[in-house]
Amino acid sequence: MKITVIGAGAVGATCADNIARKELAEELILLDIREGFAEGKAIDMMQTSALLEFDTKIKGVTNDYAATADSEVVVITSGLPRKPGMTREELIGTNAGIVKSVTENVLKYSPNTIIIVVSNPMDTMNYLTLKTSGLPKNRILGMGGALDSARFKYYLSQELGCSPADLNAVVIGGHGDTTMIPLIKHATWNSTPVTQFLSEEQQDKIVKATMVGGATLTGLIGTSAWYAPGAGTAFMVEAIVRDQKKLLSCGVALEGEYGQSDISLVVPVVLGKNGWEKIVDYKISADEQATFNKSADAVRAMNQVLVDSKFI
Ligand SMILES: NC(=O)C1=CN([C@@H]2O[C@H](COP(=O)(O)OP(=O)(O)OC[C@H]3O[C@@H](n4cnc5c(N)ncnc54)[C@H](O)[C@@H]3O)[C@@H](O)[C@H]2O)C=CC1
Ligand SMILES: O=C([O-])CC(=O)C(=O)O
Repeated sequence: MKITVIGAGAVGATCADNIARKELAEELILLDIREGFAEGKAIDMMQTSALLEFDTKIKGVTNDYAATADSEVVVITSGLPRKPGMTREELIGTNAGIVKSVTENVLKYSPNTIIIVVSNPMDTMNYLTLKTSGLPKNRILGMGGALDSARFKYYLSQELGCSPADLNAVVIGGHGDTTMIPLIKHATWNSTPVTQFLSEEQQDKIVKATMVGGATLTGLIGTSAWYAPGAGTAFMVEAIVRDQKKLLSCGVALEGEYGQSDISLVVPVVLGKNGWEKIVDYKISADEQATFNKSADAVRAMNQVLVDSKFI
């Protein structure tokens, strides 16, 4: 198994670190445009292998796509992160060019790979990859729901005083401060609806905190988060390479599912060796569907920027 992570920055390196610790691949390529940067991070990580006891061989390269040849999964994290006060959407101008050229280079050497897009604004970057790569739709996934659902579980666990591992809670919609939809009415604490234990006020607080989870961390840290994003991405990689058939929300192409078409949005999917294998219909309520449609409108407006700027 060979996996490539593009972008050796905060998220890419953390994702690579998680992949190595879990030994998800024999060979892991870390690629960055910055001279020597990925090489350095790869050597640093390899020097943990004697301590952490993993056998994955990590190799860092500077823009050498030949080294990524025949990767089964490629994670794209290259691009600018936001600064405090910015939205993810403000990154579109710079990151669209980066994601498009990276995807073209990746496909020259791994034409049948599975791509996981992390770069922001994720929903639109994933749509760009869908429109330009020519890969089957099941082989293109956006990372957002894995992270946002983990954050949702964190905030729920804080309020409930419980283990996040005992929670089932899912975020769908877009991966944006206003487009995320934490499905609190569907969330359970070991099969019992969390709404039985939380006031309306508490529920509202948890939903709002989840939606701005990334912005809150960006304000605290000065750049966006990486531990949970890196772990969330590696979680998706694991489900794919181990063919786990895990049900988790990911950014995928919708063709009528959840009432939307010609768009990438975050919905529950089954993940396995073929990428996303099935979209699961959660039978959301009319109110939830109306919110989902609003998120779709906002994401579609961003996707239009790709058309107007001739990226697609
Ligand atoms: N989807 C999600 O849930 C999340 C998305 N993100 C996004 O992931 C991206 C990366 O974030 P960080 O790792 O924190 O940023 P970072 O600045 O630490 O790392 C980005 C790396 O990309 C590299 N890069 C830039 N252009 C490149 C190119 N053409 N080819 C190869 N490498 C290139 C840079 O040299 C840098 O090392 C950002 O767009 C951020 O907004 C971050 C967290 C969560
Ligand atoms: O907040 C950001 O810009 C990075 C990101 O997508 C997240 O951490 O959710």
